[in-house]
Amino acid sequence: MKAEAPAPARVEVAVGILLRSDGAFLLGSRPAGKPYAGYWEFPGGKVEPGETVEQALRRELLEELGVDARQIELWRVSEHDYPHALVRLHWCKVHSWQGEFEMREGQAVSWQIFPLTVAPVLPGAYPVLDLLAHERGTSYSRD
Ligand SMILES: Nc1nc2c([nH]c(=O)n2[C@@H]2O[C@H](COP(=O)(O)OP(=O)(O)OP(=O)(O)O)[C@@H](O)[C@H]2O)c(=O)[nH]1
Repeated sequence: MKAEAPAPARVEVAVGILLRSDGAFLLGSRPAGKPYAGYWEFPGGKVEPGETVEQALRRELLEELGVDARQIELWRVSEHDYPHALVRLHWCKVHSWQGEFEMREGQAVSWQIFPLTVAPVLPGAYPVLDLLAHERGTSYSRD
C-alpha cells in the first residue's frame, strides 16, 4: 500500500481589515518582487514562529504602514491554495489604531467601499470581500 502524502504545510497569515468610521477599508498594492506584485490586498503578512495572530498583525501594520493597531477583532479564517503556497488567512477587523499612515514599502494604498475602484485583488481576499459586502447588504463585481 502506498503511504499517504503528508498534508501540505500551511503558511499562517495575519490580515487586517482596517475600518474607518465611515465604513471604508484599506487596500494596498503588493510591492514589486513578491508573488502577485501589483495586486491589491489587505495589509498583513506571515505569522512568525512564537507570535500570535494579533502580534503578527501589529508588527506587519507597523512595518508596512507605520500605524499601531489598538482594537483588533479576530473575525474569520479562510484558506487559499496558491501555486506558491497553501495559506491560512486569519482575518482581523481593526477598529482603531494610532499614528499617521506612512507607506514604508512604497506601496499604493486606497480606502475602498463597494463597488471597489481598484483591481485586480489577490484571489485569496475575495471570500472575505464577499462577506464584507454581504454584511453591508450589497454586492460587487469581481472584475
Ligand atoms: N497581506 C495579505 N496577504 C494575502 C491576502 N490574500 C491572500 O491570499 N494573501 C496571501 O497571504 C500570503 C501573505 O504573504 P506576504 O508575502 O504578504 O507576507 P510577508 O509580508 O510576511 O512576506 P515576506 O515573506 O516577503 O516578508 C501571500 O501568499 C498572499 O498571497 C491579503 O488580502 N493580504
